[in-house]
Amino acid sequence: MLRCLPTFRARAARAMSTTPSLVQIEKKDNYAIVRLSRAPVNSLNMELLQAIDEAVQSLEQDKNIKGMILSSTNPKIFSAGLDITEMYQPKTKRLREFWRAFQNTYLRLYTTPLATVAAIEGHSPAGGCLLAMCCDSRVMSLGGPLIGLNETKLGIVAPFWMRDVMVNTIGHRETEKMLGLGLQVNALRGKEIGLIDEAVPVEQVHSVAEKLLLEWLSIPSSARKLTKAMMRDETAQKLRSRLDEDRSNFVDFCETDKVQSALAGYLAALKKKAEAKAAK
Ligand SMILES: CCCCCCCC/C=C\C/C=C/C(=O)SCCNC(=O)CCNC(=O)[C@H](O)C(C)(C)COP(=O)(O)OP(=O)(O)OC[C@H]1O[C@@H](n2cnc3c(N)ncnc32)[C@H](O)[C@@H]1OP(=O)(O)O
Repeated sequence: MLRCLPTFRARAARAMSTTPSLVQIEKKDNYAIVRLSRAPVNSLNMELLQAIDEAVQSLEQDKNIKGMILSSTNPKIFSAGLDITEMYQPKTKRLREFWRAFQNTYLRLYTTPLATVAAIEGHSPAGGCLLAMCCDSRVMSLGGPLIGLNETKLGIVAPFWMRDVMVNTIGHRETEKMLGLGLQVNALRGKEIGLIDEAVPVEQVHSVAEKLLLEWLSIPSSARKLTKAMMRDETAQKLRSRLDEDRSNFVDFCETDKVQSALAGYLAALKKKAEAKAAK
């Protein structure tokens, strides 16, 4: 048995070195930094969504950990939102499972008793914006990066629960404009409308995120957690009571010719842009 151990360890080490982790977790004293790590742009496929859900769940179970900073290993991109290739020409079974993973990740992150801060150094459209809005606070870098729910521009419609989270964050009228027009804003504008709590130079994003997290963690823990639940459970419950219906709506909607041709057009435009960039 003892002689087997090095072989087992070597195999485990080899497996780790060949399977890059989709989410990196760095533990500090009483909190963790969770970095999305799916190259090139952290687009949220089913596996990344599941990895986020599992990461948050494992931190919730660690009695030393009270909070987390959600971030990205790519300083240019927080997350490009849902992986469009999951929705384009899909297999129905996988599509349902994919949406289930998105629902689960949202519910986990939005209602986690951990204190959460999003450290947004780079772009954060659509599903990326949702992840950020699920956190208790958001810090974003000044300059180029944009954040927002741009679904309408792709010819798709965000589900009611993404709308609800945005309404809870920036209010009804601003959501009506952001969502209807598919707007993305920079950090300064984000701060004006309450989408972003702190807009800072990119090199300060992490230190300010830590400062905000420590502020949440300075509140007596049970009071903080109960208040978070009081503020968020009703919104989460609305989806929990309609999980199957929401999944079916998504699958039916996604499989329409109209949505498929909108996604095809959008993917082609992304590809063209990437090719032009590579040719430079
Ligand atoms: C009745 C209602 C029922 C409910 C129905 C619900 C429907 C679902 C609705 C809403 C849920 C949420 C949806 C989403 O999240 S959709 C995704 C939206 N995301 C975007 O629009 C972002 C698209 N990407 C970009 O704008 C840029 O890529 C960027 C700013 C993130 C990064 O720019 P850059 O660094 O210049 O990189 P490239 O553009 O060159 O991209 C590199 C590479 O990555 C590919 N890619 C980019 N984004 C995605 C993506 N979201 N999914 C899949 N692939 C993506 C891109 O195509 C390039 O690929 P390559 O050519 O192979 O290198």
